[in-house]
Amino acid sequence: MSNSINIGNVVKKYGELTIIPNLSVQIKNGEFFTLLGPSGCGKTTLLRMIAGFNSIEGGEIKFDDMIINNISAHKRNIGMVFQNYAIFPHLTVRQNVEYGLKIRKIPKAEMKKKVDEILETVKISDYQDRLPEKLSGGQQQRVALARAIVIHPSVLLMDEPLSNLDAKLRVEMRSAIRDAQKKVGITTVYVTHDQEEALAISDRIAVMNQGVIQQVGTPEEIYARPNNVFVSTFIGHSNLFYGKVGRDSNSTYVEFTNGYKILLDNLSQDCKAGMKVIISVRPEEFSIANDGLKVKIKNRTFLGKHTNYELDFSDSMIIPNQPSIEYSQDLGQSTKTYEAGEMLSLKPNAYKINVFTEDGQKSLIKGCD
Ligand SMILES: Nc1ncnc2c1ncn2[C@@H]1O[C@H](COP(=O)(O)OP(=O)(O)OP(=O)(O)O)[C@@H](O)[C@H]1O
Repeated sequence: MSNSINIGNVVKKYGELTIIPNLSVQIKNGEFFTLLGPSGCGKTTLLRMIAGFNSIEGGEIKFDDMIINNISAHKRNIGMVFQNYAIFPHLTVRQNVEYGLKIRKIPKAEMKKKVDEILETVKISDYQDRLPEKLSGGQQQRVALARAIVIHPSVLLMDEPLSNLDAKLRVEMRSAIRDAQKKVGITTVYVTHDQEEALAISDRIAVMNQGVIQQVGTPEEIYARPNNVFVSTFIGHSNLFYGKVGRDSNSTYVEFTNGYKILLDNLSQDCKAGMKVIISVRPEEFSIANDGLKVKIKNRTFLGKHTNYELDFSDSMIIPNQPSIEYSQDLGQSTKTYEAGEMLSLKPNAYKINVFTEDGQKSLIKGCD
C-alpha cells in the first residue's frame, strides 16, 4: 500500500549550518511529485530525510498519519533509485530484481509472478538473464527501477536517476518511469535540477531555492503563473521589464518605462496606482502587431520549430543581469523571418504575462498572491 507523505516544519542542519530552515509540504498518495531547484538548494538533503539517511533537526515527516522521524531507514519500506544505478554487477537482471523479495522471504511462486510482472512493466523481460555489464545505461536504470518497485514500497524516492544518460535516452526513460509509476500507482518523490524533465514527468512540482519551497503546483500552473521572479526565470525563459501600475476610471494597466501600456483585468487588489512592479513576458507571449513595443533585433537563431530573436531594449526598460531578452516566433504561425538590425513591433499577450512586486518576491496576479 502506497502512502501520502506529510512534511511539517522540518529543519535540517549540518553542524551550525542550516540547510532547510522550515519546510512543509503534503505529497498525495499515488502522486508523482518532483523537487526541482538549482544545485545545492537542498533537494537531495530533503529526499534523504524522507528516506531516513539524514537526521531531522526539527518538525515531522509522516507517512499517512504515522510519524517516521525515529524509524530507521530499512524499516520505512522505501524504494530508491539513484543516478548511479546501484545494481549488483555479479547478478543477472532477474536475480537483481528478485533480491529484495528473497530478503523478505517471499515464497518462490509468488516471487516469480511479481518479478515477471515488473520485468514486463519496465520492459526488460528480454534481458532477464543478462549481467548488467551487457546492458546499456538506460536498461540498467530500468533494472534499478524494477528492483525498487518490486517490493511494493510505501514510497518511491528517485534522485536524478537520468543524469548519467544521454539526452535522447533521458527523454525515452522519462516516459518509461512515468508509465511504470502510474501502472504501479506508487507515491513518488523525484529529484532533478532539469526543469524540462520536471515539467514532462510530474503531477506536481515543488520549486526549491536555498532550502525554501518557492512554489508547489502542476507543471502548467508553475509555468503559466509563477509565484515570484525566481520561479519565472528558473522554469523556462522570462523577459523582465521595469513597470508601474496605472489606474483610470474604468481600467487597470501596467506601463513600461517608455510609456507603453498593457490593459490587465487580473491584477490583485494590492496594486495601487503608481506602484513599481516587474513585468514578466515569456518569449512566446509576444506577437507581431502594429500597436506593439518597438524594438531592434540583435540577432536571430533558427531552432527548427521556432526562431529565436534576441532583442535590443534600452537598459532603462529592462531589469539588469538577464541573460537575454527574447522573442520566440513559432514557424507554424508565420513564414516571414527578420534579420539583425531590423525593427519589430511586439505586442505582449495581456492574458499570459505576469506581474511581480518590485522586489520580485510576490506575484501581483489575482489568485497567485
Ligand atoms: N553531509 C553534509 N555535511 C555538510 N553539508 C552538506 C552535507 N550534505 C550536503 N551539504 C550541503 O547542503 C546543501 C544542500 O545539498 P544537497 O545535496 O541537498 O543539494 P541538492 O539541491 O541536492 O544539489 P545537487 O543538485 O547538486 O545534488 C549544499 O550546500 C551542500 O553543500
